[in-house]
Amino acid sequence: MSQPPAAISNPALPARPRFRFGLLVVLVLAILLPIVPYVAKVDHYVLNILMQAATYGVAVLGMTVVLGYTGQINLAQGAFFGFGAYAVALGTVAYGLSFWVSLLLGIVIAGVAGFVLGLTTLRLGGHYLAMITISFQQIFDLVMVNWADVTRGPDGVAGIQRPSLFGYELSDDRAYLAFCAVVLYLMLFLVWRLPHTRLGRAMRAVRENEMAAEVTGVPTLKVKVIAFTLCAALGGVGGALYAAGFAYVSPDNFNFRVAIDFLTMALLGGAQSPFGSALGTMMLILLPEWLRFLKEIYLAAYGLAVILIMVFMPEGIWGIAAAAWRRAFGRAQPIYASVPPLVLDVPAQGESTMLKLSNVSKHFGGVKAVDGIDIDVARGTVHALIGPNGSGKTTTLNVLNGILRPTAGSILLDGRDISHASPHARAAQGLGRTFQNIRLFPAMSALENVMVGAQRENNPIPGGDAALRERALAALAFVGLADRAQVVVKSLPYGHQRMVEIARALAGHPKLLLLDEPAAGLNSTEKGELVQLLKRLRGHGLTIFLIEHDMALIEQVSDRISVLNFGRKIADGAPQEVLRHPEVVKAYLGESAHAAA
Ligand SMILES: Nc1ncnc2c1ncn2[C@@H]1O[C@H](COP(=O)(O)OP(=O)(O)OP(=O)(O)O)[C@@H](O)[C@H]1O
Repeated sequence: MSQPPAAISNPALPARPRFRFGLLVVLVLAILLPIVPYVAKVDHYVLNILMQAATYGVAVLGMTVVLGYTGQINLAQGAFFGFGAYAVALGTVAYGLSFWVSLLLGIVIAGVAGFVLGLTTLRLGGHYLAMITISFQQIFDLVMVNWADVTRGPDGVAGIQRPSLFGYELSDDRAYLAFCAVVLYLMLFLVWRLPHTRLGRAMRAVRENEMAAEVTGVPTLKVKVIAFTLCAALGGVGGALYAAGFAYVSPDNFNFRVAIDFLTMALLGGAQSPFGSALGTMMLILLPEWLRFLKEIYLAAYGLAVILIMVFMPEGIWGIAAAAWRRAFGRAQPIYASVPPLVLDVPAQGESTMLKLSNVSKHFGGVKAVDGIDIDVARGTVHALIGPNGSGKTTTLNVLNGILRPTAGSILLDGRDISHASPHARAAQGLGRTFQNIRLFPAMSALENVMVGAQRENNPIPGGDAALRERALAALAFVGLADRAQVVVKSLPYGHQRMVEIARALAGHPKLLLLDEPAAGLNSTEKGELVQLLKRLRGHGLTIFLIEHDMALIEQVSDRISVLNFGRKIADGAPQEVLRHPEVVKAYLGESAHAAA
């Protein structure tokens, strides 16, 4: 395949200077934290609090990955923290291993526990996932308390030694705090960069709309399991540092209350940013100290402060602050002066039938939504599927791309049987789709939305981010939206959102594009633009299978029409012939109108 030249030549002409002051402040504070204890007199108690904040901070970064980026709840982070802590505690004290070996073991054990828990439970979502992670946390607690032969039970493990690093003993509190801070910053940097990688974009797509992500080619279960594993491993790192920091651990340090603390810290600061998580951790550790002067009512005041912040700042403190900062000092949108043309790379050879549905049925109990239909979609044509409301069109599309399993029948795409493949595997075979009710990733930019489409498995473009970005821009330019690339998609007008959804599908080089009522909600100008777009796509040789109620549009763009009524195919053929077919007229206008005609 010939790749378009790299021609994005003018990535940014900011109208206002890029304001880097915020980053500078964060960096200065970060550097000061471990240095201050060396230059100012800081007592042991304060050092302990800072050490707790730094080690907890690493574990809370895990919550950013799983909750903030991927949108999955985890109420077992206390247990993963505990795995890391006990690995170091028992590894060094009971088994004589070095700190570094124990740390590695802790990360691996926590990561494997997270992987197994994730793999077995992440098919479930919402309340179920919350309940299972709570149960896991409780089981961990019970095991730590009762399996005393190994864990030393409620008495805990004492005498944990701090490590040395390149021959330098970290036994001094200030040195160990500096070490923890460096680890925290390193993890923070990695978590901060994650959203701009393939994996990070896939995670955010899962958070924004899991079904759309799967259909766009994101292996959603795999992405969620990876997120859970990373979260658990970060918990393990935090716990390992904590154990050596405080020289003593007991089950109380890793119980359900701690898991709730981690969750609250992430939510309070702003789970979608690692800086938010770090801020939330700091605040929740310091808040009780600051409120201690309130004596008896301090717990109530503390709870009230947390509730108020969470109710009135659902994006967390960092989320609010970052939004205000962007309004004041935000960067200008890049202007893309020259965007490469979209290469659709439609294979000219192959089966003459791009899509073959044979005897496909989908029954919901007694409702035969689709009942034994046969449809052949010829390569390079626009094939419309029409029918009255409730006739089974959307169900057919959902069966086609794997959202629903067929009750019977087979589906061949370009000669390959995809009847039992998952939606993301079908996307990887070249099945692109848009939805009747637009399903974008609302909090991501138009460009990022389309990049998720471009990064589907088997997409014949180079794997790097630059190529994905170029492909996405080309797809946006094809639908006339290159200048809106950086706009967060939820703030685009409805018509533009429809176009972004089509661009997202096009970026994945579809062999077959499924469009579910693409004209729904569009005004007449936008419908005209859609007709032109569909004609251009057909001109490129793309095969399109389309559901639509707008007959004028259907007549203008379709090469062939199949008609459904009550789940059965009642007509199939050229538009003029099918639209005058007596059965079709009867289905749309009713028996009496048909008789009158
Ligand atoms: N998940 C479901 N469970 C039970 N019945 C369903 C389900 N999904 C669809 N149906 C039924 O299947 C039939 C076909 O629905 P479908 O949405 O496929 O029709 P449609 O032709 O796309 O309609 P419209 O043009 O209004 O979108 C309807 O009777 C609908 O109520």
